[in-house]
Amino acid sequence: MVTQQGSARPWRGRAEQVYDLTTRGLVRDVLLGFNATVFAYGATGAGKTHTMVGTAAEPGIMVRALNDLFTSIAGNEPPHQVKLSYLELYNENIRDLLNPSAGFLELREDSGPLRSPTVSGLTEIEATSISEVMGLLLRGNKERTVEPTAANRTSSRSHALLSVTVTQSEADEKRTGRLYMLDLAGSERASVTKNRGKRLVEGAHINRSLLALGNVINALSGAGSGSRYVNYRDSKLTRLLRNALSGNCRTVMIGHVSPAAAHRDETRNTLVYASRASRISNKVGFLKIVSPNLQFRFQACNCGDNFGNSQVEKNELEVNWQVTQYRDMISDLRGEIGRLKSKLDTERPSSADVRARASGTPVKQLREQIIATFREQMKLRRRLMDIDGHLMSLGVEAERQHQIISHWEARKSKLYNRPTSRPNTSAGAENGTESTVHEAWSELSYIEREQERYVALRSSTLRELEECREKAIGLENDLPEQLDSDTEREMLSLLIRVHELEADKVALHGERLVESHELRRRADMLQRFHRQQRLTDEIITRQRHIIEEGKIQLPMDLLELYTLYQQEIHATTFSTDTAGIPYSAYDTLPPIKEGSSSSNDWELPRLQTASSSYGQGARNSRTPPTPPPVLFPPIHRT
Ligand SMILES: Nc1ncnc2c1ncn2[C@@H]1O[C@H](COP(=O)(O)OP(=O)(O)OP(=O)(O)O)[C@@H](O)[C@H]1O
Repeated sequence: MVTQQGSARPWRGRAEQVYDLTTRGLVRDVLLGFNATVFAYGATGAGKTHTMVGTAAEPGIMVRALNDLFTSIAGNEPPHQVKLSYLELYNENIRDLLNPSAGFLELREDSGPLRSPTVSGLTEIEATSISEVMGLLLRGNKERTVEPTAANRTSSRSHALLSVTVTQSEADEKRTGRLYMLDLAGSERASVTKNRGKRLVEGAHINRSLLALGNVINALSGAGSGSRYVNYRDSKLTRLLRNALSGNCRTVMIGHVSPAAAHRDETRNTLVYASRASRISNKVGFLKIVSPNLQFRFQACNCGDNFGNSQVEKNELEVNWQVTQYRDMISDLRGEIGRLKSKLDTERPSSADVRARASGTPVKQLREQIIATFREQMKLRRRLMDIDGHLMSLGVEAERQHQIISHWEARKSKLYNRPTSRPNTSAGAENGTESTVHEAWSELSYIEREQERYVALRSSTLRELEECREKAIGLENDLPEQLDSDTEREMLSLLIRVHELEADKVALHGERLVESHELRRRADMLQRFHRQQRLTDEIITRQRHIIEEGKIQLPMDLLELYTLYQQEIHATTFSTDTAGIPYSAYDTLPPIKEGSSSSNDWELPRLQTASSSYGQGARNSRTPPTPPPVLFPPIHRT
């Protein structure tokens, strides 16, 4: 949403309205285990700090969100754990606002697939009450770097990030949600701020990091015709916001604009970025409980996944799901085996006694009945597994449709203020987006109907399975009256064996599934490495081209690295990867010539061009007589 400073309408109640429209929903989501971010964006003096922090009379989003959070969790059992950290990014340095004496802190990325940013040494304080948390917030705000400029008497010279982590642990489930609230420093023009010296340097840092943020927003939103490569590394701000912008997070950007004519350019910029940001679609994780004994966390990937990982995550999810199902089935079978074994161990009447009571049911028939019941149980278990799998896919698909709908709502500035009714289908779709949303709604109703049908099918299958189990137990209980103890023992042993074989079969299925998934994963990974390798080659080749053109002298260690790289390339040129895929990325590389060391060590080996060929000798007097090793693919000059 975009807020406007200087409107003629009264301010009273506006802060609450802004909070309701942007952040109240996020707090609810965080309690459900989502991650969420709200950040204020806009030119200096446009009112970002006012929105995020506010005043005592009119508290901002940070205060309201914390208040809301504590009100929601009050008296909950088991109690939630709330932790708070607060940092500022000043001149590309991170300072702990809750422990400023700690000096500048380092920003790292964890090794997980999301490469989540972590600030080492950042204080995280556990707060148990709203007053405690407000005390911390106040303490942090006092530490923020604020200076007067010509544009704003209380201009924030840093970006401030408040992070609240809420964890609720139940018996076998831990649910953690994180809310990031960010007050960005404002973009500024020196002519407006009239900044000099230190202020000017601050302004340059602020602008540079906001520019990096703008570039990331552009890349993520798909604006422009360039590649969709997203460069987070240009500033610490974008590295910090990496997950908020592209990961598993619900994110709200509040654009701030001023109606003054002097701010026309900034206003336009803010609106452009806000509009682009609204096109970014994140992947949102959610917790879903499918059956009381089976809980799993998975990622619902929406239509706008930025990194093409949605299929990988979906596969991961499906495999995990099936493996869990197999494990459940094996543990059921093992339970049965245990029960049958204990029955086998209990004392039985002697053969003579039993023979006297023996009824007319032939042993063969009894055995067949027991085995048939067992087979029926296995069939029902498998059916149950299929139903659960289908329900899971329906859940994922429903989430995808929900994403399409909320994306549409967000674009209509209705984020978290969901309409009470679905779009009017009779009015017809006005444009492509609306027709997509109508489709999403109708898809969703179909999914809901399917879910209902499958839930009913699941209950009836469960009932059948229970009846079948009771029948099997009844047959087993009848055994002593029907058979002599030796025959009964033999029968029980047979049943145990059948159960064991079935458990082994299920375990084998599970192993095969995991193995084939692992092979697929490795093949995907190799393909990704190849893509990365091609990019790296391209980058190095272009850089070498610049170095060569500028006759830049290279340090020895870099030359050594080039040689190492060459050897690596040479080794891989003649091999295939473990999945049997040839390293086609290197097919274009020429073979390495013997005796390639150059007397002019400072100079780079010449790059191959379309007009020259490998091994053709010197191009100028400084080039060694034997051609140096060519490390990289030839440059195709345009
Ligand atoms: N909605 C509002 N109601 C009343 N005063 C406001 C409002 N918005 C902004 N102001 C006032 O305008 C001035 C500038 O606002 P603020 O400091 O929040 O801007 P900013 O965007 O954070 O600027 P900077 O990027 O320089 O930190 C402050 O004195 C603030 O109190």
